[in-house]
Amino acid sequence: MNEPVLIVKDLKTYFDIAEGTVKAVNGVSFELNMNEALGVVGETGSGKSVTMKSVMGMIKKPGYLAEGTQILFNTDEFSKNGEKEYVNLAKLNKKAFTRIRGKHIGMVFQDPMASLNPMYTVADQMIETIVYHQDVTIEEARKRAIDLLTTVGLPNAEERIDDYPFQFSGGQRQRIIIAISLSCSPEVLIADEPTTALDVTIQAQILELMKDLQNEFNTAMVYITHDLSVVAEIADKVLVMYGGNQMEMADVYTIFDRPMHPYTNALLSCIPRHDVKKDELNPIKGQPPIMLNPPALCPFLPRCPKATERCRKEWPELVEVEKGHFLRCFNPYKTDKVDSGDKVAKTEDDK
Ligand SMILES: Nc1ncnc2c1ncn2[C@@H]1O[C@H](COP(=O)(O)OP(=O)(O)OP(=O)(O)O)[C@@H](O)[C@H]1O
Repeated sequence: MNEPVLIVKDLKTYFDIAEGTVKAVNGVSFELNMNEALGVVGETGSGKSVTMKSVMGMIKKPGYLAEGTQILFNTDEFSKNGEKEYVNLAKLNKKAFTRIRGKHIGMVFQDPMASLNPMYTVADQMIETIVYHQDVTIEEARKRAIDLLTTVGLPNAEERIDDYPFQFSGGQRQRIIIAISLSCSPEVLIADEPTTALDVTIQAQILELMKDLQNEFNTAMVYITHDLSVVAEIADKVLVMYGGNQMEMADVYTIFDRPMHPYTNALLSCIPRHDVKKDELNPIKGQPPIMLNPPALCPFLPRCPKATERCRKEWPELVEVEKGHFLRCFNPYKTDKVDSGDKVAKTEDDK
């Protein structure tokens, strides 16, 4: 049976600071199957990175996961009988997390230099990771490292593995990070804007590489980006975030062809699309929300063209409006395929 490898339920990540509580992530839920790619999109500050750092157990004080958060990861790492079981990563201690991070959940971040130690050769860093997590000799680890570097398209890997990070270009360094992140064959790969620091041609190559490797290694992937065209390339399903909240989630075709949330619509109208004729692009009017002590109302309310009286009074829950299509909105755009009337809470206009 194809059980989801990762189930995130009502993730809430808060930071208590002197001025109050920053609700950086305030209710995100999703499931991820093997070989599935989830794209997470939203403007800057919408909580994309904090969501994924939460999954990776990387939230430091004054940050914390609020009560009720569940991050269920399907793994045999801690089981006594070798069977897979769901472990709630939200409750895992730091030491136990080191058996998950890097081994079962790999990461690729925006700046490859920040993830590599400039003092050590690539061989040192790759071999260390492989030997730490796997029962192999140094010779076997070195061979595996060379194979992986070749797989990610690093020419002359056998010689170059003994070079230091500064001896590589930005694109090559990102390939090395991808090789390291795949070195333990993780079930889940989390990529946070991995191509942003690279120039456009290299961006396209790295994106292509990640797509190929995901298929080859049968990895589930979470790909964070503010770029919807990247999402269209890589994602099977899309989670749209705004102000720390999950606004909408659906398969990639639904999000692009018949988005229901006013924010998703606004995001889409900001990008040029060859399949939609438009004279000009519409930037989203207004300012992004402040997440310090936010009111219990939809964060998009001040910028929303479809806001009603009800939006000014009540918190919209996340509702599954059709199979696999989740929405947090009282007054969405309706599409002919979804009879949202029953499932989306009725608006003032409807009543
Ligand atoms: N250590 C912290 N203390 C207080 N607030 C924090 C902390 N870390 C993150 N935040 C807040 O959490 C919110 C979400 O940040 P996050 O980095 O997840 O956004 P993002 O969507 O990934 O943005 P970007 O695309 O710019 O990376 C922001 O308002 C940020 O200020």
